Amino acid sequence: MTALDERTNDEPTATAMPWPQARRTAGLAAEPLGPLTVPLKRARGSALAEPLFAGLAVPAFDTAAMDGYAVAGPGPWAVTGRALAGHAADVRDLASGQAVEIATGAQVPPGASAVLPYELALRTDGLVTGAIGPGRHIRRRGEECAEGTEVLPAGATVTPTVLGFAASLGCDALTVHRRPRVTIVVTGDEVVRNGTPLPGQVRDALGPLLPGLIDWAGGIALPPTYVPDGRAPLAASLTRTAVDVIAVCGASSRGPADHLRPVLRQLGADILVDGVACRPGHPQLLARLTPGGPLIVGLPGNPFAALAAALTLLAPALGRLCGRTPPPPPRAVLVAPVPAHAADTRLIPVTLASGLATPVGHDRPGLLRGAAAATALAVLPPGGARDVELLLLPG
Ligand SMILES: Nc1nc2c(c(=O)[nH]1)N[C@H]1C(S)=C(S)[C@@H](COP(=O)(O)OP(=O)(O)OC[C@H]3O[C@@H](n4cnc5c(N)ncnc54)[C@H](O)[C@@H]3O)O[C@H]1N2
Ligand code: MOO
Repeated sequence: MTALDERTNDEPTATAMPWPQARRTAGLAAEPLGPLTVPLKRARGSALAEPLFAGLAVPAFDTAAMDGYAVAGPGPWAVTGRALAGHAADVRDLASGQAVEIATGAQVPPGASAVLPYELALRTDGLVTGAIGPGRHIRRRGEECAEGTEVLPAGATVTPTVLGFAASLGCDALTVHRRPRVTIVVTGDEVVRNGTPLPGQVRDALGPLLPGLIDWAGGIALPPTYVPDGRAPLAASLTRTAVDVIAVCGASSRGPADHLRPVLRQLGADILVDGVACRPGHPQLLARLTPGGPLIVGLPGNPFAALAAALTLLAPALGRLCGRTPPPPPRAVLVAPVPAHAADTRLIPVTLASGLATPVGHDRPGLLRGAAAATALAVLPPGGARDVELLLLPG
C-alpha cells in the first residue's frame, strides 16, 4: 500500500544513506558465522573458514600426459611391457634403451626420460623408434603444487570447481563458515501466490525471486511466509523463528499500511541503514532486532526496487555472514551517456559485451522486465559517469 505513484515521488529522504556507504555498512553489519566441517557434497556455496592446503603433491606421481611409449635414454628402444593407469604395482624400472607402452594417466616408470606419443613412434616387432626431447609429455610429481602448499585462501567460495579441486587433493570434508538462515516475509493484503490476480491484486514476484538470490549470495532461504498488512502480524513474523536474517518485502515506505518502521521501533531494533539514496530502492532499510539477534533487511514491495535493494543490502550482509571475501567489483563502460540523478545513485539493468554495458530499458521500480533481460545492474553515481561499477545479477 502506498500513498504515491513511485514516479511522482522524487523527494530525497532525510535519513537516506549514500549508496556506497549503505553497501559497505551491510557488508560489515555482522561477524562471519562460526566454522563447521562438512562433507564435500554439503560444502557448495559456503566459504572456506581456513585456507585449503594440498594434502598431497599434484600430480601425486610422475604421470604420462600422452598415450604412447615411456622411453629411457636414446632410441631405438626395446619394448618390455605395458603401463596402464591404475596399475602402479606393475611399474618396473626402465634401463637405457628400453620402453614400455604407456597410457595417459599411468605412472611413468623410474628411469624413463620421456613419453613418445604414438603419432611420433614407429614400431617394428619389439622395437620402437622416434625423436623426442628429454622430459617431454611427463607431468612430474608435484609440478602443479607441492604437498602442503596453500592453494586457496580462507574466504574463498566453494564453487563446483573448488569441490572438484578439493577432491583431487584427497579431501573428503571442508571447514567452512555456517551459512546464514534467512526467513522471507512477504507482506501485503493485495499479494496473491497463484494464478491470474483479480482487479486490485498483484501476483507475488518476490517469493519466487528471493530464494535463488539468497542461495547465490551465500544464505539458506527458508520457505517464504506471507503476512497480511497490520502491525501485529508483522511483529509476530519478526520474532517467530530463530534465523540469522529476515528479509521483509513491502511495508517499507511511509503509507498507511507500511508498518515496518513502526514495528521495528516498537521492538527496539537498532536501525543501521534508514533509507538509501538510490533509485530504485530508496525506502530499503537494515536493522538488528536485538543485540546478537537477526538482521532485518527491509525490501520495498515494488519488485525491481526490491531486487536493487537485495543487491545493495541483503547480498553483502549474507556474504559477510557466510565469511566470503568479496571480489573486487566488476566494471564496464556505458555504451552511451545515461541520465543521472542529481543526488541519488541509479541502478540500471544492462547487458554486457566486450567491456561495454548496454541499458536494456524497462527499468521502472514496479516491473522486472528490464532486470529479467539483464546480466547486471550498472551503478550510476549522482552526477553520472561512463565507467561504472556493476552488480552482477544471480544467474
Ligand atoms: N509518500 C511516499 N510514498 C512512497 C514512497 C515515499 O518515499 N513516500 N516511496 C515509493 C517507493 S520508491 C517505493 S519502492 C514504494 C515502497 O513501498 P513499500 O515497500 O511500502 O511496499 P508496498 O507499498 O507494500 O508495495 C509497493 C508496490 O509493490 C507491490 N508489491 C508489494 N509486494 C509485492 C510482491 N511481493 N510482489 C509483487 N508486487 C508487490 C504493491 O502492490 C505496490 O504496488 O513506496 C512508494 N511510495
Ligand atoms: O523507486 Mo522505489 O525507490 O520504487 O524503490
